[in-house]
Amino acid sequence: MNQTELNNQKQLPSKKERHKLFGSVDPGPRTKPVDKDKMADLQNSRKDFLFDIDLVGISNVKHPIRIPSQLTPEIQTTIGTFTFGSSIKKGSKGTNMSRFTEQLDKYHHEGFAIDVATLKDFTAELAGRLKQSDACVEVSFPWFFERKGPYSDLTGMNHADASISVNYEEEKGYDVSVTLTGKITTLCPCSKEISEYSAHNQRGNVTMKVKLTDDFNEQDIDWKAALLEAAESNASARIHPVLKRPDEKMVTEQAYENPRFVEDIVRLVAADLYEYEFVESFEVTCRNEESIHLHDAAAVLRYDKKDERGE
Ligand SMILES: Nc1nc2c(ncn2[C@@H]2O[C@H](COP(=O)(O)OP(=O)(O)OP(=O)(O)O)[C@@H](O)[C@H]2O)c(=O)[nH]1
Repeated sequence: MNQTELNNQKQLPSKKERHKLFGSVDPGPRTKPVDKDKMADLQNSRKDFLFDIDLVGISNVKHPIRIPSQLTPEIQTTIGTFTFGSSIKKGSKGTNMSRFTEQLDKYHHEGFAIDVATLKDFTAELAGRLKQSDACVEVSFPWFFERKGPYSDLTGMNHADASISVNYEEEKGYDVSVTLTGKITTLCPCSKEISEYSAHNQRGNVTMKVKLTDDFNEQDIDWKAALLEAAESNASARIHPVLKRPDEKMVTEQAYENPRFVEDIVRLVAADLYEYEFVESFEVTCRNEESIHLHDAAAVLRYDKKDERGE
């Protein structure tokens, strides 16, 4: 740097002076206690606050998580988005929100793995920590799985959106639901039937929300892989990250040989979920991003196995 450049350099005020320049002021007199024991505790005020609250807690909590998977990669770290909550009675003003993230941090330091058994323990412990008789936890995350080209066997990574929701009530126990949205190819049966050649096809989004049976054991079944298989094995074709020409020819012909409406998809997926012993009830949605329209085609099917048992 030469002398002229040095002379032209700005002489900035100190950081403290700069903050004052932009409006910061000295702290005013402090009159309220800083010791936790002496602070007002509004949340724990007891009075008749008119109504019970069904759910209060925190949502949209982002946190690193570990996911076990029976498909490759078997251990994955990703970002989970959590919701935590519980009910409160009308005699209580508020919940203690810091306790949710306090417990999340405790589990994180113990190597928090996002599986059904661990989330059940988490939810019951949370109810105890909140001094409530119920608590709930929901976590959503992207789940990755390796996929091979059908001819070349070349690998790449696909993903599906997954979530686990656990409700715990001291009297009733646990209620666990899992959800997976997998993507598929569908080829329109109507278009195939009426056209001299070709048929339009689209990307379908299959969402399966499943209530698990009480005896579900994740050591035996990876629910994520099972739900993905229910969606993909009933599609016109699966979706692949890497396709060489021989692969592309295979998936194109396979789709033509297996045309599906959204109605066909929800019914076929429902049949597989019906056969899965770990499924108590389910809702299947198929939403096709139509390639010949700007709108989507959609179908929803709900089924509860308890109804056929007359429960
Ligand atoms: N109940 C309630 N708390 C809020 C709300 N908005 C912010 N807070 C939280 O209040 C929390 C602090 O309250 P508590 O968790 O009860 O803290 P504490 O009393 O020191 O904690 P404990 O010793 O566990 O009882 C902060 O984490 C804020 O996030 C709100 O709308 N309702």
